[in-house]
Amino acid sequence: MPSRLLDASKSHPLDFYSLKELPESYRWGPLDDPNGSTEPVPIINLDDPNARELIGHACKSWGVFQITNHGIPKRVLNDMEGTGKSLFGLPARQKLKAARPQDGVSGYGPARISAFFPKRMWSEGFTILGSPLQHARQLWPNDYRKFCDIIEEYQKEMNMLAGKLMWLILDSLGVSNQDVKRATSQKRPGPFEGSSGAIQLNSYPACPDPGRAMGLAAHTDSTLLTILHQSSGTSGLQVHHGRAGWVMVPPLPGGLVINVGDLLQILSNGQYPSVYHRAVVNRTQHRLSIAYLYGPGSGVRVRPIPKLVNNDHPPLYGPVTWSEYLEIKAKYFDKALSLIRPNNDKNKNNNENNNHNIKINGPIMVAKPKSVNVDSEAKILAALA
Ligand SMILES: C=C1C[C@]23C[C@@]1(O)CC[C@H]2[C@@]12CCC[C@@](C)(C(=O)O1)[C@H]2[C@@H]3C(=O)O
Ligand SMILES: O=C(O)CCC(=O)C(=O)O
Ligand SMILES: [Fe+2]
Repeated sequence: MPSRLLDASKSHPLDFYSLKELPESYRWGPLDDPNGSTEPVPIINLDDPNARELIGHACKSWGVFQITNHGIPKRVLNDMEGTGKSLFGLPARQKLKAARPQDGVSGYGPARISAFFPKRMWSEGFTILGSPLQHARQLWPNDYRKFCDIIEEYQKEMNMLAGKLMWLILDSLGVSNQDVKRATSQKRPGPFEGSSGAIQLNSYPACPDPGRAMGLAAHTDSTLLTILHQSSGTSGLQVHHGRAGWVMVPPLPGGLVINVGDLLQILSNGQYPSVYHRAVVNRTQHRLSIAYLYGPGSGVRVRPIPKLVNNDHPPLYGPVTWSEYLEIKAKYFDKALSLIRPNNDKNKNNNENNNHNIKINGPIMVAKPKSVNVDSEAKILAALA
């Protein structure tokens, strides 16, 4: 049975710029306004001696925070923003040469989650997973090297920052460097070796009726964490924060937004819940955002860190690899996390083979347990268990 997601890329309208009125297919109805009086999303200076505690608190109570003094050179962010602008500024027929294939991840098109919503989103996206070369050649046949260099540099810088943030986050959970070393008996440089990320460029054109249109519908990211760069001067990102409802996260000059993703919710055994967020659009200004979606290396199983599991805090989730989780998310969207059940006794009754059993109103999918080989034992997210 084809997943609903496969229908997403059917016909993507690319005529935002010529539309003077919001067509019915884009009309979501009045959006609930963010509450202006609420406290702002935490801003954390990574050079602050209390950065670890501040990060822990922000992850627990918000699932999102902005960072400054993160060490990513301004030039790297500017180059990436410039390349995003020229990409989305290309003629529609050129962008469509790099269209995301129906069953693929990389390429140009609407957000992958579009298929879960009856209305269209006022945005275009471009996803890069792994090498940008093939798409760069399609977009700029005579000048693709510049694009590749910029993407590769961005991937390298973001990967390093994401690894550093993961250490701070683990530290804030009371999981130390030593714990990691003991658990893995590793002599290797770090636990996030092999971890990788996808780059998602999002473009939100100015919109004739922003109060009724949706740039990117509410979702959580299927990541450990996401690092988001917003183009300056134009707000659009909103996060859902308890009773306050939708809270705007205005771009902070030189700052980056960090979202807690679903895999960190699993790793922290629910202590750091992933954050619901969305992007709204505005009448006069185009907006660009660039997300670095960071997750574990292939084959690494994420599960609750044993130090965080005890009788009072039983495991809430079972082990899952990033690609398994993305598959589940692509089918069940916001039900995905609730389907990653632990292999506890209660589930064993439903699950004679003691497999990782994912259920919605009866058995739907059984992921075969994978034997852990020596190599994957060396990888922290699995070996911490
Ligand atoms: C690694 C990934 C996360 C993502 C799906 C993807 O395979 C590549 C695109 C990512 C993205 C970016 C925009 C929002 C989002 C929900 C979507 O539709 O595509 C995320 C996906 C996700 O986090 O689940
Ligand atoms: O554009 C934004 O601010 C949000 C983008 C986002 O949520 C994503 O790419 O996952
Ligand atoms: Fe997101």
